[in-house]
Amino acid sequence: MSDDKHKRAGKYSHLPLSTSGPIDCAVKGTVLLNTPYFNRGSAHTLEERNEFNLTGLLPQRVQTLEQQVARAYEQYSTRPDDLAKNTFLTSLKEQNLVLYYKLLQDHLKEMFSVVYTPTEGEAIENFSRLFRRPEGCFLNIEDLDRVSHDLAQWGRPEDIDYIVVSDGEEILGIGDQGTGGILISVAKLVLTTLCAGIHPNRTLPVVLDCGTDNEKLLNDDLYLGLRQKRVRGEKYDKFVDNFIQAARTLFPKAYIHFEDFGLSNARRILETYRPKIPCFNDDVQGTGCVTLAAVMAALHVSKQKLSDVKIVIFGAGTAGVGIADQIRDAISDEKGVSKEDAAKQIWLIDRPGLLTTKTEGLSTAQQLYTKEEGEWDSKERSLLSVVQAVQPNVLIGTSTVPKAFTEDIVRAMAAHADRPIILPLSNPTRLHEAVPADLLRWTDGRALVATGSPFDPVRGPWGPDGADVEIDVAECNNSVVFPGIGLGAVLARATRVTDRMLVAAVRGLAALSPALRDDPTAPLLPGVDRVREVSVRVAREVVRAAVQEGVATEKSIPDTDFGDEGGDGEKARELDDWIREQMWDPVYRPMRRVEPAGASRYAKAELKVVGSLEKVEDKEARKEEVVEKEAGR
Ligand SMILES: NC(=O)C1=CN([C@@H]2O[C@H](COP(=O)(O)OP(=O)(O)OC[C@H]3O[C@@H](n4cnc5c(N)ncnc54)[C@H](O)[C@@H]3O)[C@@H](O)[C@H]2O)C=CC1
Ligand SMILES: CC(=O)C(=O)O
Ligand SMILES: [Mg+2]
Repeated sequence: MSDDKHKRAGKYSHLPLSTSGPIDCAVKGTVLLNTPYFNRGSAHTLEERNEFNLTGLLPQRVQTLEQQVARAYEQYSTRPDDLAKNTFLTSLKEQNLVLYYKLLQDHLKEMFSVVYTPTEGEAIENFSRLFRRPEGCFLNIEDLDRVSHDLAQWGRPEDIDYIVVSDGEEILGIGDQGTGGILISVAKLVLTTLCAGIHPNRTLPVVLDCGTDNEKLLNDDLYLGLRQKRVRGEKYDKFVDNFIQAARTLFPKAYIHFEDFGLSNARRILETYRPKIPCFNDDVQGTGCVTLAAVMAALHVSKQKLSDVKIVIFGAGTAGVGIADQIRDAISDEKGVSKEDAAKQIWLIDRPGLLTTKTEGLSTAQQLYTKEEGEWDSKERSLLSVVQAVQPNVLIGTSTVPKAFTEDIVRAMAAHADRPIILPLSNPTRLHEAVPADLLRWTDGRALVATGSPFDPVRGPWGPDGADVEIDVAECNNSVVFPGIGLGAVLARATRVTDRMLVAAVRGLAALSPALRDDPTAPLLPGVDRVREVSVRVAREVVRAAVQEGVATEKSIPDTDFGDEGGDGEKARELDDWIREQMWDPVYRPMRRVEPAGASRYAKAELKVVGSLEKVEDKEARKEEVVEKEAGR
């Protein structure tokens, strides 16, 4: 599809974010080669070498992108472990963006877990030891008045479509990582480009450095962030607000994605800003959407309805309550009952056990799910007791407690549920509440399983007449859905991300579940090999919902007034083409030389190459440093 897009004269190539056609470039020589967005290394054609002053800077042989990928893969393969592979990929990204994304795209299944969870978690833990070059914007809570200035280093008003921001407090299940949290913003943005074609030069990773409560980091001389306890309260809120206001002023079109904020802040911040700006919390909403889609696919297999099942969620934090809310809203829609009534089908368990009306210190969001204390007077509130008493059909883990779903618990659940739906979602892999092989073994292959990090398929004697079968286990991670939601919101230039847009995203994702094929070994969610297809479908639904909700401001959106025709209708195809045209692909497009003066209207992009600019001493060369951004041409 993407090759076709670049060959044909795109019907939509006039679009502001169109990604077909030539790329204008106002830099040359070593500056160009040091700019990952332009550098093609050995793949620069002879014409480009002449035109952009590259002769003498490259070996003579001109290679194809495919040859470069083969070489890079060979180098990657010699790295001794996943963390070293992750570091290798980071340096490749700093050299040649197209090659980096093409390598990832061609080896997606193998490399996904290296650039994302679990290996990215390791890279984040080792941030201060592995640090080579800054990859995003570092804001300092002790410098509240400089927030706008520091953010402005990263581009001009039209430049940024997508910001991921983290305060580093609750990273990927490994807790407080302070300023190392920049790398979760970076990694989530890599996925937006890889999975949804968000333009890599139009994104901005940000970390809000508020200090850290991680003693190991505080005692580490090499730690690169503020070496002080986390600042909380009014000053923290002011910092977040300064960031939001500055981002809105500097990049008024940008969609803001919150990632891995701590429990006490994640939802509060989301609720403060959601009614005002296009923002999204991945741990609350992304996790809620992907998990609901997995549950819906599993219910298709178990031939049940959402309104008939009972759900236990173990770990009632940011992700757990986000999931509960998404499922509750879907039940309320399906049954036509209030949210309070729908919440009766969901039981939340946290450190004190089952959350009841007497449990102290609960947030408003958790309180909606509390059960009457009286009903539980004489009962144990442990996970096992709750499972025995409630007899749930669905069990979800977002607790970071490894092996919490014990054999006793799983067998107790399977005693009542024909097809127990069990989703251990805690990351990284070592913190999963159970591993798929155990869940399937304890339930004689009846469990419908999806996990937060990737697992290999499980073999067992669960086919007809005890034949061995291999069951594919879906990765139920917000990464399946947040890129498509972001793509839809960015392309629609949505002014808000509404509940209806999220419901639409779930519908789009659920429609692509392999489990709908009625193959008993199929995973509940589409795998990474289909990420782009998933993102287009999710984005399609999000754009349509944004239009229906009246929050879409982009003028070029094609007609979205069509039924749920599964992608076959002409209007649906047209909308999909409009989306695809604006998705960035890792291909070498023709380069067009523009003079720096003529390119002045593209000057807004110059700061994107700040890393390479620093290397240029020569004043004359500095004049050449104006770099075009293809979007906004
Ligand atoms: N698969 C996915 O897409 C996602 C997975 N996650 C994972 O979910 C986990 C939780 O993440 P967040 O919700 O952001 O963290 P959080 O800190 O907000 O929530 C964790 C909750 O588990 C509770 N908990 C801890 N120990 C417990 C115990 N022994 N018994 C019962 N409850 C216990 C905590 O009190 C807290 O309420 C992490 O491992 C994270 O990586 C988070 C977001 C998305
Ligand atoms: C997947 C994700 O967002 C998390 O574990 O925090
Ligand atoms: Mg997260």
